Amino acid sequence: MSDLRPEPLEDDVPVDGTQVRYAGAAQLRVGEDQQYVTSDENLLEWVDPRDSALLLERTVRDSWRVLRIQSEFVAGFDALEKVTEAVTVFGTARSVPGSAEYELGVEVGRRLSEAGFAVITGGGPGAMEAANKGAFLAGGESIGLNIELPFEQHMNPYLTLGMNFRYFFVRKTMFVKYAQAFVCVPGGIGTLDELFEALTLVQTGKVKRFPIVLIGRDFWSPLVDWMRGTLLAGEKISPEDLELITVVDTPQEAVDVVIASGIR
Ligand SMILES: CC(C)=CCNc1ncnc2c1ncn2[C@@H]1O[C@H](COP(=O)(O)O)[C@@H](O)[C@H]1O
Repeated sequence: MSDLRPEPLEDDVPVDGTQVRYAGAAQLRVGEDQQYVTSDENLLEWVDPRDSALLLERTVRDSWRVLRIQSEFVAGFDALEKVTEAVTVFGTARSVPGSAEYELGVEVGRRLSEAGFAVITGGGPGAMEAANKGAFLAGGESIGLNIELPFEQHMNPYLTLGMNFRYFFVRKTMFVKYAQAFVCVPGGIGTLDELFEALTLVQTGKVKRFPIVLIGRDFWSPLVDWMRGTLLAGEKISPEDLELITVVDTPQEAVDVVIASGIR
């Protein structure tokens, strides 16, 4: 547990096997034996349309769900509208404090902050916490956009602004809308998802002048080589698509690429 983590509120302390869950802005208690179903899971669950009772229930529930989704967009837009120049940092949720990977994240956050960028992350542990920590300790704006997950998940403590989202797609909109660049440190499926979403948005011209920088040649080069050797060679992408990504080795190089891209 981090030295900066605030003392848990009384409500955060599990009582009699219950724990506090955060569902968007709401808090609720669930017992250890109760399975927690996230809003994303509810939304995406398939319902057999041949079962008319279930279909009716789903239609009604989905209608109300739209309002909740809408409110999540409103809350996000309201909270983030004053964010100035920002870079979103993605990376593994699994690196532990003290590891080289974690320290890389801290350095990324610090350098971006010193260059005048707000740092936005997924608000969780690992590389997200690291990047927030770097920005926070450098005195910069440090934003965490956390997501409701089926297991207990706290926002990391190094945030000047933290939000909880129920829906992945709402949160991802915020990552792109309020940042001018993406920086990725090594990560897993979540990081790759965010990277390829950004690439798709830039490739299709939905966002313009949006540098995407990957830090760690050893980690990322095999992926880029595969994209060149298989995707490009197989005519699944164009040569200029590969130019959307820049691979570097150090946090400072990443900051330099972002600045040199002319987004300011
Ligand atoms: C210990 C653990 C697995 C916690 C997961 N807790 C998380 N909290 C917030 N965002 C997350 C979490 N897991 C994945 N993500 C999203 O996916 C990316 C990391 O996923 P991964 O570890 O590379 O695949 C992050 O940039 C973040 O936006």
